[in-house]
Amino acid sequence: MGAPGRLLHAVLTGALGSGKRTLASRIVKQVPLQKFSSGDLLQDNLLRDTEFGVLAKIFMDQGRLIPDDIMTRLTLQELKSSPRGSWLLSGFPRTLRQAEALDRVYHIHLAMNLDVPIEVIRQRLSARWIHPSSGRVYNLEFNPPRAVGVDDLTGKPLVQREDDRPETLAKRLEAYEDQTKRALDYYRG
Ligand SMILES: Nc1nc2c(ncn2[C@@H]2O[C@H](COP(=O)(O)OP(=O)(O)O)[C@@H](O)[C@H]2O)c(=O)[nH]1
Ligand SMILES: Nc1ncnc2c1ncn2[C@@H]1O[C@H](COP(=O)(O)OP(=O)(O)O)[C@@H](O)[C@H]1O
Repeated sequence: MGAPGRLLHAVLTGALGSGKRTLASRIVKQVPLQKFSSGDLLQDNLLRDTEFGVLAKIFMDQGRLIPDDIMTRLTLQELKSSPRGSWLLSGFPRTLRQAEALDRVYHIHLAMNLDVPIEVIRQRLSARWIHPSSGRVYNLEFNPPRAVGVDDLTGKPLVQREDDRPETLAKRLEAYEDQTKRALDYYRG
């Protein structure tokens, strides 16, 4: 859909906590792309208590991926509403089926993957704090908030995500090993 010189459709993959959202936020400060993050999209639905959010929470609390058909529908709906047309998508696709579904609708010009060792991920997630309503991400060591425990822009409290707890984390890492790597192989191909 469109020539690469005018439109850019890029995806950013990588394990949970590899830094997709942090990097995406930095890229869009310099490149005129609209940023979409599957995690932020879900978080927004959770906060607004939408039907989708209620359903998604069941899977997220167990450290499981949201079923492909639901996640794909939600993401494509968001992309369609993108006023710029050029976008950077992080956290989607996360499975081979999601990658194939995205490909049926859009030509992807660029796929980037963040390859971060598991031990580093564990360390990062234990220090990750977020501002739930905006999705802004902090880390106590790497990019701490200006004032302890509060968001830089709104001054509202930061929280740690429930699914960053070690028990849920182990399951999410399994899902990554099982499924997300296949999406990566798809783009390598
Ligand atoms: N040390 C370090 N921490 C990072 C880096 N990028 C992101 N982080 C931190 O790692 C955690 C996970 O990053 P996030 O962007 O939420 O990852 P995502 O789950 O892949 O979207 C957050 O606490 C970030 O602040 C990096 O390059 N170095
Ligand atoms: N593309 C996706 N497909 C299925 N589930 C997803 C997808 N993106 C996010 N999720 C769900 O949302 C949870 C949180 O995702 P996210 O906020 O991106 O955090 P992280 O990158 O730390 O896993 C995942 O554990 C999963 O349950």
